[in-house]
Amino acid sequence: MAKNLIINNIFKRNFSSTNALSRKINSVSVVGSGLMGSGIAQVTAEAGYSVYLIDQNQNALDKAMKSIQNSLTRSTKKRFNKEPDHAERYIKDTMDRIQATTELDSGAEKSDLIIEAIVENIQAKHDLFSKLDSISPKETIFTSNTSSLPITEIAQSVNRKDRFGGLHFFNPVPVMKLLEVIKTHETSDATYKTLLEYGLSIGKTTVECKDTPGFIVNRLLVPYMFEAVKMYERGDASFQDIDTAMKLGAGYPMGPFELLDYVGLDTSKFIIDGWRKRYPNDSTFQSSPVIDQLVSEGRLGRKTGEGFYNYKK
Ligand SMILES: CCCCCCCCCCCCCC(=O)CC(=O)SCCNC(=O)CCNC(=O)[C@H](O)C(C)(C)COP(=O)(O)OP(=O)(O)OC[C@H]1O[C@@H](n2cnc3c(N)ncnc32)[C@H](O)[C@@H]1OP(=O)(O)O
Ligand SMILES: NC(=O)C1=CN([C@@H]2O[C@H](COP(=O)(O)OP(=O)(O)OC[C@H]3O[C@@H](n4cnc5c(N)ncnc54)[C@H](O)[C@@H]3O)[C@@H](O)[C@H]2O)C=CC1
Repeated sequence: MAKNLIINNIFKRNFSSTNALSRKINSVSVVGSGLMGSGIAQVTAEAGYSVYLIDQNQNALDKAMKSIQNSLTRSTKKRFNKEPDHAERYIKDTMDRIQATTELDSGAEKSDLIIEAIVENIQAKHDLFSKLDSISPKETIFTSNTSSLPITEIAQSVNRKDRFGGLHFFNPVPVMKLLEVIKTHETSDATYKTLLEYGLSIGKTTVECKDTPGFIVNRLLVPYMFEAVKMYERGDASFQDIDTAMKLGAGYPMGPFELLDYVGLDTSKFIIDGWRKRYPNDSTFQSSPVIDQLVSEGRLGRKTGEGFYNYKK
C-alpha cells in the first residue's frame, strides 16, 4: 500500500470515518458575549439557527448586540450593495434570531448545542459547565472555544463526556474562515460529526484536530508571538518596527503587537500564565513584564481603547 494511503487511512480512522448519525441542531446557546461570543452568535444566527446569547453582565450583552448590529451593517453594505431594503431585512431577521439574556437556564434548557466563550480560566469554565450539566437536557452537546486549555480537562466537570468537544473560532469571527473542531478520546463519533456539520452550516472551513496543546493554529502562533514580545523586551527593535516587518516582510495582515491588542492583552496573559504553569520547564513560556504592566493599568488592547497602541485618537 502506498505510504500516502496508509497515512490517509490512519487519519480517517482517527477522525471522520464513521457511520454515526449526527444530531439535528435547531437552537444554540452561546455563553459569554465578549469579543468571541458576539461573533459566534452572529454567524450562528446568520445561518438560520435560533440563538441565546448569555452573559453574566448586562453591559456586556448590550455592547455585544450593538457590535453585532455594526458588524452586520458592515458586511451587508457590500453584499447587498444595490438592495438596501434587502440588507435591512437581513439584519433585522438575523438580530431577531438572537435572544440576549443574563439567565443561564433560559437558554440552556432549550438548546441542542452550547458554545462556551467565557474568560480563559479553568475554574470559571468548570463552574459554568457543572451548572450547565445539571440544567441542560441530556442530549445537549457542550463545546468550548478555549484558546489554550485542554478540552478533556474542561470536560472533567460534566458527566456527558461523550457529548463534549471543542469548537475553536478565530477573531474576528465573521471574517475568519477557519473553525478547528476538536475531538477528545471520549467525544463520540455522533457528537463529532454533528460539530463538523454545524461548522460547515455556518460557512466555515473546518479542520479536525486532536486535543493537543494549542490545537493547530495556536501551537504555531503562540511561540511566534512570544518571540516577538521577547525581541521587543530585549530592545532589539521597536514594537512598531516588528509589526511593519512582519506585515511587509512576511505578508501577515497584522503584526504581532497589533494582533495582541486585537486578541486582548488580558486573554493573552491568561494564555501565557496558563501555559507557564502547565509547562514549567519550557523556557518559551516566560512571563512578559510589559504585558503584565499594561494589563495592570487596564490597557487591554482595542477593547479598552489602548494597549500597545492608542485607539482613542
Ligand atoms: C512573552 C509573552 C508573550 C505573549 C504572547 C501570547 C500570545 C497569545 C496570543 C494567542 C491568541 C490566540 C487567540 C486565538 O485563540 C485564535 C485567534 O483568533 S488568533 C487571531 C486570528 N486573527 C487574525 O490573525 C486577524 C488578522 N487580521 C486580519 O485578518 C485583518 O487585519 C482584519 C480582517 C481583522 C481587518 O482587515 P483590514 O483589511 O485591516 O480592515 P478592514 O476594515 O478593511 O476589513 C477587511 C474586511 O473585513 C471586514 N470586517 C472586518 N472586521 C469585521 C467584523 N468585525 N465584522 C464584519 N466584517 C468585518 C470589513 O468589512 C472588510 O470587508 P470588505 O468586504 O473587504 O469591505
Ligand atoms: N480574543 C480572541 O482573539 C480569542 C479568544 N478565544 C477564547 O474565547 C474565550 C472568550 O474570549 P474573549 O471573547 O476574547 O473574552 P472577553 O473578555 O471579550 O469576553 C468574555 C465574556 O464572558 C463573560 N463571562 C465571564 N464569566 C462568565 C460566566 N460564568 N457566565 C457568563 N458569562 C461570563 C464576561 O462578562 C465577558 O463578557 C476565551 O476562552 C478565549 O481564550 C478564542 C479565540 C480567539
